[in-house]
Amino acid sequence: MRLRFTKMQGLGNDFVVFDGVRQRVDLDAGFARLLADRRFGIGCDQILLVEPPRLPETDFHYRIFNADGSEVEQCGNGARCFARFVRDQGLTDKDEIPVGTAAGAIRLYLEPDGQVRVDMGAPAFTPARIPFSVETETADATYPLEIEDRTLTIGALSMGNPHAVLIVDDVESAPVATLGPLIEHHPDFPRRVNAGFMQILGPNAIRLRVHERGAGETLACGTGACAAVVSGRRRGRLDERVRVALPGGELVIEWRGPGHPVWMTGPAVNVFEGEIER
Ligand SMILES: N[C@@H](CCC[C@H](N)C(=O)O)C(=O)O
Repeated sequence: MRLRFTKMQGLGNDFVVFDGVRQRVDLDAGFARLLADRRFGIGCDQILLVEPPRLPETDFHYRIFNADGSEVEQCGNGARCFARFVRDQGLTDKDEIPVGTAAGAIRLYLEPDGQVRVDMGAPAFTPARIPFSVETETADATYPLEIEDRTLTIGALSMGNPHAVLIVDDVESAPVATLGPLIEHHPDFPRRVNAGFMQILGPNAIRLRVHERGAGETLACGTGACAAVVSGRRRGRLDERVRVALPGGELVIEWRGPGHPVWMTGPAVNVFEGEIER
């Protein structure tokens, strides 16, 4: 069977997107790994699947698979591409699109300037919800994490998916390639974790690199950007509106504080369309 797909990217975090409303797409871990393979497949960090709605008052259901085949709860750059995809494919004519995910409902807004703004929902800090194996939540949501012979200080939270955020002096020289996988697989994170390395430039600007669970370091991570700003605010270091410079470009993240949703604004780009044999 031939499946139609669209290759998309948000700040260089790249996706293979399928319309699972008008065609049947049987996506399992093995097929996801093949699609993501940059030599034997199409190549991408994540595969996104648009499906009919499952939650009340949503128009679509959004499924996400990492390059390693694992199905996950949330993807921020993917959410912006999802909005562009359903509009460009004629699946909706709305500018405000309510979408269900495994982590709950989010709302996507197509802006007149071509950017996409997303209400990512409120972050969660309860360790069991991240999930993170510590007994009690701390006041600023930071925790010591033992890695080999070092004790790191991480901010831990969920943006629907799990994140650990470290503050570094210089993001360029941060040991993302070596420390990222060790944090991802740390036994205190039973479902693994995305690891963000944040350099704070001032109260309204950060630089960020993210080692993503199931994908390695990507050029940008939308939920990672949200998590970094939330963690920076919980530590008293950032204001409400922050520009996040990632290797692939810039996002604007806004968060008023606990109980409020995180807003993410950035681009979503079509790269090409094609067909692949399943
Ligand atoms: N690239 C994404 C996050 C994708 C999922 C993540 N790797 C996970 O396993 O939770 C983003 O833009 O948020």
